[in-house]
Amino acid sequence: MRIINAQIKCMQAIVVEALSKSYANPVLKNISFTVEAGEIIGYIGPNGAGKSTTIKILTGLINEFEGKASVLGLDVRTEALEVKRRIGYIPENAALYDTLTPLEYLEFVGNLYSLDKTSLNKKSKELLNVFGLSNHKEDRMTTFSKGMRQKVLLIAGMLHNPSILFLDEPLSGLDANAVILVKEILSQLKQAGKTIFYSSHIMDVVEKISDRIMIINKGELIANGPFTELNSQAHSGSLEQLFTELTGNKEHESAAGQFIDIIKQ
Ligand SMILES: Nc1ncnc2c1ncn2[C@@H]1O[C@H](COP(=O)(O)OP(=O)(O)OP(=O)(O)O)[C@@H](O)[C@H]1O
Repeated sequence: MRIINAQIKCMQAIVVEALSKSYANPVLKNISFTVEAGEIIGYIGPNGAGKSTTIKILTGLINEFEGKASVLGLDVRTEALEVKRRIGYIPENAALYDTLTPLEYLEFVGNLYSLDKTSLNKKSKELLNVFGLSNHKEDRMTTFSKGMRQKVLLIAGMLHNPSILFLDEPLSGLDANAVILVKEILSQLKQAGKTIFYSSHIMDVVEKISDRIMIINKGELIANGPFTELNSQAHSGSLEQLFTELTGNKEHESAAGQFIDIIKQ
């Protein structure tokens, strides 16, 4: 019985039960879902829907909330440090220590994960090379473009080869080649059995890489299923159309017209 329970625990990489979070107003309203080990989840929703808040709770960065959440069988409220050790988190536009060089920053991050110093330096150089940053590995990051910083964040989040990855708009500022590279990395990580929880507004990428889509709107989970399943229920065509249909913003043309009329005043 114990073994069976342990196996069930291992199969479920993320378990969220009746999760609620409020600031001045409710942000997450009684959300429940599970993610199996090895799944890629596309977590999408309008601006302000509660995506980053969910990810911050699951990565142990926010510990005041109602309900329960566990990652890799660890309670994110009481075992946050262990959660942080086991996961990879790639935030959008995080504050990098940009007076450091990428090599120094990756050394700092690698040390937090207690990676071996000699292999860490080699690994960092090789990873920077894959992202085309070899010539900048010893430049101060104060001079870096948005995309260059995002590449360093991507490397830092995966440096310790975590079994589960949380990505919050990871393609922010990346050029088309880097986007294709990241998509390919995510597909190959999935083949290697990693679990990926991916939040983005770039619908075609979410549609292509996700095993399952979860849509959050005004703090509520309003859809949860494989894209083909959700799509056949809604008869929408693309994920972008499905998203628009379910999140209720159908009047883009008149809103654009209204915007232009106002700026003309
Ligand atoms: N620290 C905070 N204090 C007060 N309100 C907050 C805080 N963090 C988030 N919120 C509010 O919670 C709501 C959800 O924010 P969140 O960042 O989770 O949205 P999101 O879905 O990630 O949006 P986006 O797509 O714009 O990144 C927003 O109304 C936001 O203003």
